[in-house]
Amino acid sequence: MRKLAAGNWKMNGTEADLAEIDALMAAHPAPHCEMLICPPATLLSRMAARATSDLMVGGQDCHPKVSGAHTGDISAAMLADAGASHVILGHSERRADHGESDSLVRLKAEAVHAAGLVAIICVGETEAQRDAGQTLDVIGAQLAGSVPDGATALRTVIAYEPVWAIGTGRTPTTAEIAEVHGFLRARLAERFADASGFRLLYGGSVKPSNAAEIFAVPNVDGALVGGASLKAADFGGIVAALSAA
Ligand SMILES: O=C(CO)COP(=O)(O)O
Repeated sequence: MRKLAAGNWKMNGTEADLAEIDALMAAHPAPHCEMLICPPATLLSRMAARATSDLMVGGQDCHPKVSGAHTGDISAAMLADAGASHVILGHSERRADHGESDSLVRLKAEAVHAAGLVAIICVGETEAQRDAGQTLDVIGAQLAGSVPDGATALRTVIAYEPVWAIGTGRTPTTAEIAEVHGFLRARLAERFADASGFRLLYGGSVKPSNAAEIFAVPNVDGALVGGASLKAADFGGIVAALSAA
């Protein structure tokens, strides 16, 4: 399985920031991993014009319906039309800011699959849940509720993003990441014959300085990177670590 370095630009980036993509591609013309950047929707088609077999472009969310009277929303079919191959779903910021439930995330994932795209479904516990010893229960419930029955390894990526590690500079220990990723693999195996082929990404304060250590953890097939995906030098360092893993 080729590993995946995915960047989530969140609500960051304008035309000028496309220079970072040009710098990234110049520095890493033939990486041994796949690269994906999920910019804000306003940059999607401009970034898709730079896509290659090594650099893919994705959306950060979509509406579960194909089209209709949903002001401000974007469908998976529209993201595909703009050049996206992937869509991030159920990010903890969407779950918190927009009250997204597991069942809504599941509907969105079905829409992404129907549009022929790959769904990157995010799960992760809060700090209070980890402190209460509920991490695996929370993640198991999110996985069961958010991943549709029709999911396949080709069309579905799972991202483990502990909420308390996002944008904080804090990360779980490698043993804690290994425990969750092993659990995710085992739970997927209970439902999907091709569970071993699902890519499992770790996300939350991944940087060039900690990437190699995280990528050495069993069942970590890449990263979902926020802040460090905005600068070519930082994301390039993570791509280099993943290429060497
Ligand atoms: O939320 C994330 C990616 O989706 C992680 O964000 P940071 O890499 O900035 O911690």
